[in-house]
Amino acid sequence: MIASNLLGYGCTDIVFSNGTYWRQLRRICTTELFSSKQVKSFSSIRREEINSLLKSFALFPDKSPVNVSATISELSNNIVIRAAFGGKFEDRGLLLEIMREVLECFSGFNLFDLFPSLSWLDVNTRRKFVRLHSKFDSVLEEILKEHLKKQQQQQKKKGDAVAEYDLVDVLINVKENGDFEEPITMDTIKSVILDVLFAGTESSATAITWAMTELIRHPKVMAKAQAELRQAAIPFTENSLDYLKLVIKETLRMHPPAPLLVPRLCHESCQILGYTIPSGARIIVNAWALGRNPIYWDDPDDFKPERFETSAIDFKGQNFEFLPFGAGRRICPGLEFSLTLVEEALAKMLLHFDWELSNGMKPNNLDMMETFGISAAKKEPLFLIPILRVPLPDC
Ligand code: HEM
Repeated sequence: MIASNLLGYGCTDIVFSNGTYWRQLRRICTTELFSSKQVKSFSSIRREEINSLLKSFALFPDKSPVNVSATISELSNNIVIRAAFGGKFEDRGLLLEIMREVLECFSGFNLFDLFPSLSWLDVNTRRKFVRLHSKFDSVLEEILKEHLKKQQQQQKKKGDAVAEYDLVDVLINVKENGDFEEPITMDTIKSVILDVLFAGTESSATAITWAMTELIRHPKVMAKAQAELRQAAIPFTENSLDYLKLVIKETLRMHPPAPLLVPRLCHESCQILGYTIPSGARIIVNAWALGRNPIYWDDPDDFKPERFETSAIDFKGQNFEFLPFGAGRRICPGLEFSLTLVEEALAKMLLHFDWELSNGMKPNNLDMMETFGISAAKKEPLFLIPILRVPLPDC
């Protein structure tokens, strides 16, 4: 795609690369960036950010509606940006603005992606992409320089490596010390960080917002989830989230944040439902449609978390009717990172607060439209009134 070529350092990121180079990046993802150990190391960032969000809800003037979509999006941005770049990041506002522009470029339909030989005709789009690329490249360049400086200073001071690693530190370390068939460059680090920012921020926020939307439309489900959490001992254990986990599964079935999987290439010509799919064709799997297909699901348009109570179907890529995180070698490497955030944020929002619609709005009148783009976020922002029920911990 033109956007991935011009904006994504010539497709050197994880999503758009392939072959040996992509395999190296995937290995780095599973063993370094999103390993269970690394995800655990971000737990204090997650806790701090979620607690400060809860505090802001509690301080909201009585009976005023909060823009849940916007605050959750900010929560997810803060966590991913802190995990990627460390605590202090002054250009956050500028980066978020550039990210919004880049996402728009990836979301639109570009005729020249279908007719690449004519792409030279599309001068305006190319000019816009090149300008945008140079804007975020200078932000990332600055971040890398600061990290390199910090690492050198720490090494001089302590004689060993940096104590607390953010994702940029991890990538610099891997680049310096790894043994690779294909070179990992500074541009690789920038493009991987772009993937983390784009794949990692909106997707988790979208899942949390859809879950809250479905819960407010289904008060009995909301009450059951809250009862489970309010009876549980704190800190939560695995069992205290049993019903919430079903709610999250059902949300991801009906509203997969990434409705279309990463494009695949057909290796061998084959027949599907009487159509010939030629070798070399680009295949796009529609995870949204699979999750709503009446062949696989009873009442597919109804929100019923209980359907998963007695079912072994899971989203780990083994059940092809339920692929919110994809499947196979391209399955989402951020699955554990995002699930821990989605579970913890929802659990605490439901434990501490009751939620009401504003202005006498009825649950059935909520707008359920999705945005048009690579992520299927809720189109209209969700406004809810938080009512504090269980006191917040001293954060
Ligand atoms: C609820 C949250 C998330 C959902 C629903 C989600 C979903 C997906 C899906 C469907 C894919 C394509 C998989 C395929 O084609 O088989 C994907 C790929 C990817 N995701 Fe996620 N994702 C989420 C969160 C994250 C997070 C938090 C990160 C990183 C911080 C992340 C990083 C990536 C990357 C790098 C890829 C590309 C993998 C590759 O091409 O090898 N995702 N994700």
